[in-house]
Amino acid sequence: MVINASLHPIKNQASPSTGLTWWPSPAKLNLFLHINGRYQNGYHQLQSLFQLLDFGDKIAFEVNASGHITLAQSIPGVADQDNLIVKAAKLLQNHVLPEKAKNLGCHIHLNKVLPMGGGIGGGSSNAATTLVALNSLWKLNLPDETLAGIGLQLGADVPIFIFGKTAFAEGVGEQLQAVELPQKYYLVVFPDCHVSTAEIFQLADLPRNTARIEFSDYKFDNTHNDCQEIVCERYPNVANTLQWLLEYAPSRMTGTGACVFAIFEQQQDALNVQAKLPKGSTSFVAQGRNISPLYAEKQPNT
Ligand SMILES: C[C@@](CO)(OP(=O)(O)O)[C@H](O)COP(=O)(O)OP(=O)(O)OC[C@H]1O[C@@H](n2ccc(N)nc2=O)[C@H](O)[C@@H]1O
Ligand SMILES: Nc1ncnc2c1ncn2[C@@H]1O[C@H](COP(=O)(O)OP(=O)(O)O)[C@@H](O)[C@H]1O
Repeated sequence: MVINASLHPIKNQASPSTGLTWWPSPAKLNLFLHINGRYQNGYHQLQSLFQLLDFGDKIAFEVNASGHITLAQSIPGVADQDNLIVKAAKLLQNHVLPEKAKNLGCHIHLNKVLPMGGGIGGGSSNAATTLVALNSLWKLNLPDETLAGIGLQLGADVPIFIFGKTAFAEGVGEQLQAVELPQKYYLVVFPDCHVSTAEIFQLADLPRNTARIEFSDYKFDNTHNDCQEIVCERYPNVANTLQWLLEYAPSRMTGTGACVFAIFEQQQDALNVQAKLPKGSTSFVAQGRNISPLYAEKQPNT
């Protein structure tokens, strides 16, 4: 299955049929992921290169004064109260005075295309888009640093999507330095299995001692993903998909999996390889973006 969800065509535009304004919620790739050590709280000390993509989910927000957060569509397998969109909206409500929060409500529509548990940050991106959009629509005027701090409570990957720029990341992924990368094309393949981030980080034999690098020394070829080998050992679908892609282009797993990506200079080359994927594969072709589609144009309703 080829997923079609480029964020260009309807970016920040009200749909004539529904009147809803859709906010982009883009995916990311980890072009590399090095584990340098572990903090006392068990979290891993990372270095990574977050590449934002022009591709992802879309979310629309109908604000009201009910004080309630409701979803127009549930995600199968995710209870509404566990949905990161709902959690983000509630954390934002809790951040303002109770007197004001009781009048901040929203009915939220989600157009979900990104595979979950894929290492492409869909849930974190949904949370970030919710924080950015509701901060604007509820006229809270909180600075991005405050939104990133709220987002970090939901996941280590939320701050990058609020930051909104392709970035070299350190710490648990919250120390971000914007970088300009050539805007290449990526064929991203979902190997039809879900990898739990928590599961991979708990494994005793996960490598955790890669030497720190300076970003000025970065080249794709002199970096790697410390989770890739251990995930490939446990998930043959990931190993097979990666092996397949490597026949065509430089390729790697993103995050803690399961998605793998191959890098191309030309969109057509990526599309040609996508057309050769085994029948039934789930995939998309996206372009790397230095600025998130969430910020690429003037935001609506501000
Ligand atoms: C490692 C990355 C790279 O992008 O993997 P992906 O999830 O994208 O695959 C992310 O930073 C993940 O971020 P996110 O998916 O938001 O993770 P969280 O919900 O914060 O954490 C899930 C679990 O992973 C572990 N964890 C997460 C991040 C980290 N730096 N060290 C950890 O040990 C913790 O056990 C935590 O309970
Ligand atoms: N709005 C959401 N979108 C995606 N996943 C969500 C959402 N809300 C909660 N989740 C949960 O978060 C988990 C991680 O999702 P996701 O961020 O897509 O994966 P990853 O961290 O591997 O990139 C999912 O398996 C799902 O249970």
